Amino acid sequence: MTILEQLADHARERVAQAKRNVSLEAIRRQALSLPKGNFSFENTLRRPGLSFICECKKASPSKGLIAPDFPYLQIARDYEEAGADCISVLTEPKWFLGSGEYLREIANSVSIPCLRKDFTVDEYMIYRAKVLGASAVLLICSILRGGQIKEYISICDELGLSALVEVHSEDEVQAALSAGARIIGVNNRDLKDFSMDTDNSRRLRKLIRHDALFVSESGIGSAGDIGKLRKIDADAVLIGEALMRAADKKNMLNELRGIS
Ligand SMILES: O=P(O)(O)OC[C@@H](O)[C@@H](O)c1c[nH]c2ccccc12
Repeated sequence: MTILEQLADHARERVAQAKRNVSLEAIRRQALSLPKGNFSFENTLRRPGLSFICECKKASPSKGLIAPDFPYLQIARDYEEAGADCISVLTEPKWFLGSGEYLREIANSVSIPCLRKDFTVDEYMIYRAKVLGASAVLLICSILRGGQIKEYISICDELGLSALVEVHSEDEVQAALSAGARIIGVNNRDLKDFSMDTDNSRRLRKLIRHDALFVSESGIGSAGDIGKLRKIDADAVLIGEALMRAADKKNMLNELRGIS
């Protein structure tokens, strides 16, 4: 089994467990009773220029423990102060040491949109993201069928959440576009074997129509990387590890944004 399959299987177990405490009907009702979101994540990315989505990530299956000391609220506030456009919060507990509570607290303490970064395998996780205060959820194409991507995007639309649809190959770009994705994230890391190929963004960029937003994800850590992505007209970048390892996150983000 690839790590991606294990992550997806474990996400299904987590959902089954969560449903024993709060049923799908109850979480759906809770989510729908909240004020509808205003697609703030998507609207932010639509502004001219390159947007920066900065990630709060304590650990990952490819790198192990990245940040033994993980003052997530401070990190999120630093990102916001340094001009991040959005924040991505890992909520996967087993391999990424994330938590829904981190997302809830961060979303409550910053005014920029927050993305729930998890392995969405059930509509339950989308309603839960809304209840936790997220403005967006991640939908990873390789663990979903075409029909599911479409269905989950329409649940997001109903809640006013944005869907960041993640792809890694040509076929997945087609699947995302035919499901009606408005934000497509090209992951430079292959979640099946962790191999990195920053050229993936450049290759797949050509297939993504200009009415869909294009986000480049993973392995981005230098001004040179950012320069290349500006050249291919990326709408946003998603940066995790490089920022998590930086002692001075504000300074690093300023450098990457070209402000010093
Ligand atoms: O830490 P990096 O290499 O900057 O990558 C961030 C982000 O792209 C990565 O965490 C990620 C991209 N897609 C995912 C899907 C699930 C979990 C994590 C991810």
